[in-house]
Amino acid sequence: MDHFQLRHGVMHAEDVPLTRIAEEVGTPVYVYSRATLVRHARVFREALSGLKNPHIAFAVKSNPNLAVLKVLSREGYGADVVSGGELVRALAADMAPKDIVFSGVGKTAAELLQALDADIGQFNLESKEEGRELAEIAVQNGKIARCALRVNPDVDARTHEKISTGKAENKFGVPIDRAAGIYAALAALPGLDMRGIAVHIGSQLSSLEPLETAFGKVGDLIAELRAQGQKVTHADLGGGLGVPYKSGDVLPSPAEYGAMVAQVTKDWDVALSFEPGRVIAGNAGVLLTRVIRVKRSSNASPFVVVDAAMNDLARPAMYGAWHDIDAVEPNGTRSVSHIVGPICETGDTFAMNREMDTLEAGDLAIFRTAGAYGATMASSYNSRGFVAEVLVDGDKYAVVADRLPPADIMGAERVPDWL
Ligand SMILES: Cc1ncc(COP(=O)(O)O)c(C=O)c1O
Ligand SMILES: N[C@@H](CCCC[NH3+])C(=O)O
Repeated sequence: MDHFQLRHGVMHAEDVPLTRIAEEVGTPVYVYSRATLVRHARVFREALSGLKNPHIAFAVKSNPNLAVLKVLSREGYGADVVSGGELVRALAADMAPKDIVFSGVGKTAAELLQALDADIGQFNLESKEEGRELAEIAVQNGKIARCALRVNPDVDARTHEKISTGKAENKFGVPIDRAAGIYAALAALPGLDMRGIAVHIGSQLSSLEPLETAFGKVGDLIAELRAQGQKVTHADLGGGLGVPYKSGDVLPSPAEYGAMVAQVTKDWDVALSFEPGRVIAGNAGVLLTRVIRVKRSSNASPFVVVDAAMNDLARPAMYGAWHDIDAVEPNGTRSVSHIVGPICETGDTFAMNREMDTLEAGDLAIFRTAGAYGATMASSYNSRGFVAEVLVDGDKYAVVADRLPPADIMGAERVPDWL
């Protein structure tokens, strides 16, 4: 069920009209639905019910808002973090340290120590160099780091090239054909408890096949490691499940994903964990924007200039991504327009020649499927402020991230006294 729907001609988030949020909080603003987050969290968990005690770590990078994390921690979710900053957020949202896994190719020594001190559940090591460094830090501090080795299975995830992570030329993980040797070398180090394998081949996957291929390779590796006498008790299968961005898109369902995983892993005899991001948060949020003006300077489609820009929602500019755009109070007509932001870059374009609800100056509109990789990728480019975020729960809402005005951002800058 979609919690962003028209009621009496006005788009609502759950029971709250978006016109009210626009008036009271201003635009642009991200609006999240608690009910959708909870539903997605439960659907994903249910999809894995064929597995024994699966561990689910929400990919914090997809939506690190504290209130969003709190909703998920109350659903029993842990966190997949990729920086010290995300670790602090996961802990602040009451995610248990044992339920936190730390991924990423560039964890610094300070971050490794921070995570050791927090006693997190697992480090997903991305190289032998990182493993050696973590071992040293652990020994110096009298700790043992629970670790998985992230492998790069050289599988084409068939997604956008910038969010593919499992091809040999991508920077992530260690080549799977060298993994057994690296695993054995790291397992011999004091300070590390090598206990498993991690894999994540990319994001917004629209087919299960590449995942199945990658997981099959991980299964072979686990068997090989065990045959060599290594202990393998855990496997982290990452995230990556895609979501529909365009109405009518058909993607594999969490249930189909769960069934595939259950089938591929049935003989593994390991504790499985997962790192979903987009599939939980993507369709739980919209970006609410207001039309500044409509430029009709030629016979071509008009430019509808909205107050949201590529600094607020970077996906269309970065990946050419499509987001459905709907009027908040549709007037019943449709037309073809270009939807653009105010930033001085041609790339600040959300849609070209899009047939959609007709929008006029002052109208409100939403960019759908903006709950993941939306606010978190915002910047202050063109000295625009940071966008606000709101969480709706039934007929109430709360501002869960204040708008950060340009003056506050400038306030963090200093002109040296020698200038
Ligand atoms: C290591 C890791 N885990 C999980 C995720 C979450 O991916 P998604 O949002 O596609 O589920 C990502 C991002 O692609 C990632 O890099
Ligand atoms: N930022 C990307 C997803 C990156 C996933 C990172 N592991 C997007 O908006 O689609």
